[in-house]
Amino acid sequence: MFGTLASRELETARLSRDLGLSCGGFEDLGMRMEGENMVPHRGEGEGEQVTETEPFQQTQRFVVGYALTSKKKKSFLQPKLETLARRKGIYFVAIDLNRPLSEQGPFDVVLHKLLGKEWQDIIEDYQQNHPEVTVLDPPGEIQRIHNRQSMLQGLADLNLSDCSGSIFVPKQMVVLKDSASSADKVVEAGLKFPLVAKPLWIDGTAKSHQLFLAYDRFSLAELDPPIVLQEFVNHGGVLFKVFVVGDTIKVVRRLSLPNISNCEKGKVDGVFKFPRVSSAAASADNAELDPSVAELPPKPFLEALVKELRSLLGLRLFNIDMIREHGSNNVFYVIDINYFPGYAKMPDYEQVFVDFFHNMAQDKRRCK
Ligand SMILES: O=P(O)(O)O[C@@H]1[C@@H](OP(=O)(O)O)[C@H](OP(=O)(O)O)[C@H](O)[C@H](OP(=O)(O)O)[C@H]1OP(=O)(O)O
Ligand SMILES: Nc1ncnc2c1ncn2[C@@H]1O[C@H](COP(=O)(O)OP(=O)(O)O)[C@@H](O)[C@H]1O
Ligand SMILES: [Mg+2]
Ligand SMILES: [Mg+2]
Repeated sequence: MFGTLASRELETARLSRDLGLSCGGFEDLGMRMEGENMVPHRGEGEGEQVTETEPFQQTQRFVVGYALTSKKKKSFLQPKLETLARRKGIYFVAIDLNRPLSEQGPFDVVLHKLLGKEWQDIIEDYQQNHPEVTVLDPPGEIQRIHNRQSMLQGLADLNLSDCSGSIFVPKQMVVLKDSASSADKVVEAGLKFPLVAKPLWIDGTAKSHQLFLAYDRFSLAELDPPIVLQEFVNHGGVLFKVFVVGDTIKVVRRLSLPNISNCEKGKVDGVFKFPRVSSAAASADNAELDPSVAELPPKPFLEALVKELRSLLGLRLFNIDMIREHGSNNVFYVIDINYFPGYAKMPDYEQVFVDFFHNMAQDKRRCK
């Protein structure tokens, strides 16, 4: 038993190196919608350079008020983003949380990721009084994905316009209290061990990302509800993080947990803590991967999925964690959705966001 745990910890420590995607195929996924057409997002020097005659540049500022944690501000609001944005007349202005929001601005956009009911009330009230301001994103919709049960609701029923892949969510159930007595319910619900135990609520703390693997029904008593118990899906140790910024989609590969063999399922019992594999730092070491595991999800499939998700979730800034069932022909499972995730880890995120706000500014001017 101890031998298994030690080797598993070693293995996961090795695996928690991230798998960056500097390989060519990934760049191909930088894209956005123009009308019905998918077009590459435009970068500086690709026909969208700012000229002296651009009217928006000369006469109008587009102001993005932001309310972010200091950690998020540091990772997201980097000098390169601010510089590129300024060239397009886009300015980021900090919202002062000690002053009424309605006395600040004027803002064209409010960009926010803060927790708590008080902030939710402030931003909802502000949106009601300032319908002309785009709030990214509506707090009610964000709240829905802070609960790991409601987060995945509706996903398995999506009607996708592309059939090059299919989408599922792992079988799961919620345990609100007394995890010891949940064992019978787990069996009744037909859930198969091992199960991933995830804190039900995502509240920005490290604890809400502390996950466990439970190999047998007796080990469930060791878990601390409220939790979600989710079937572990073998996926070859590779996870796809699909970043969404409005109409733009970018996907990166990360190392994840290795497959669990039937032999291991039979021999191992107990509960194991596992490291936060999905948010590890980038590394480009993908040489040893089996191509059938590492191959990115088909582009048309991702486009169709994200289109549906944007409308189901009512969000514009999010990412999804997706895994491909091992040995399957593009059978994917969505296991996690994150609001305003670590975009700094998305290649070229600065240009993607500048384009996103620039398009918004142009749409706003057109509507005037
Ligand atoms: O801190 P980062 O940059 O790793 O970003 C976290 C995300 O990592 P990712 O970008 O998906 O690799 C992270 O994604 P995962 O849950 O690790 O898949 C969350 O979005 C996290 O926010 P929260 O704690 O759920 O509110 C994100 O944390 P915040 O930056 O929002 O605090
Ligand atoms: N059902 C599952 N099957 C296999 N691996 C999983 C499953 N759920 C989570 N994982 C692994 O655990 C990691 C963290 O789980 P996730 O649901 O993304 O939580 P978090 O919000 O903390 O990132 C995933 O990135 C993946 O590596
Ligand atoms: Mg995750
Ligand atoms: Mg998450």
